[in-house]
Amino acid sequence: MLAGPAPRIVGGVPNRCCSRPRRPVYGHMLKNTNNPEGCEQADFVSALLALVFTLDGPDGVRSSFETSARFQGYEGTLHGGMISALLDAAMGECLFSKGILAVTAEMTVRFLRPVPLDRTVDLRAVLVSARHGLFLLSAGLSLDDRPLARATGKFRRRA
Ligand SMILES: CCCCCCCC(=O)SCCNC(=O)CCNC(=O)[C@H](O)C(C)(C)COP(=O)(O)OP(=O)(O)OC[C@H]1O[C@@H](n2cnc3c(N)ncnc32)[C@H](O)[C@@H]1OP(=O)(O)O
Repeated sequence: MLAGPAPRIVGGVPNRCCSRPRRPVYGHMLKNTNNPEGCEQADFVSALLALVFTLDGPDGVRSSFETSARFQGYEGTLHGGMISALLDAAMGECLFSKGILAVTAEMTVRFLRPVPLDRTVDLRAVLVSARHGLFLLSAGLSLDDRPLARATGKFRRRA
């Protein structure tokens, strides 16, 4: 079997909290016992999510996430806020992968099915359109190709 090119790991919030170079992986930004070189002021959410994104087609990114009980809402299922955070992060990361720094102006989430715990779910986002500094994206969370949640987001370029 021919091996294709290795997927390129993308993104990470552009590092504005210190002078260290931008890191490709969210969790690497925060200073802790595993990462003594990290930054003390880095975003806690970024470290918490610990997502690694790769490019997915010309306009998308993808990642995976372990749905641990730490993020439980109702018993046995992932909290909706966590689902929203993942979808938002994916859309933000999709823009970062294109060198666009933007904030979420509006986001709609459709929670299609409960997201079970202790599973590895797939996370994807794609840029749908870009006009006058307003970016429309969509994102999805799925398990074994079964959609669990989807979102649309409008992002505004940061000044
Ligand atoms: C862990 C890693 C995560 C990575 C990704 C994380 C992304 C995030 O979660 S960011 C955090 C959450 N978001 C925020 O904090 C944003 C807070 N809000 C803001 O800063 C502002 O309201 C902001 C930037 C969205 C819009 O500000 P501003 O540009 O001044 O708004 P406004 O003057 O009302 O609108 C400017 C233009 O954008 C358009 N616009 C703004 N919002 C929308 C919208 N929701 N839909 C359509 N158009 C919009 C307006 O129509 C207007 O266009 P025009 O001037 O042509 O009429």
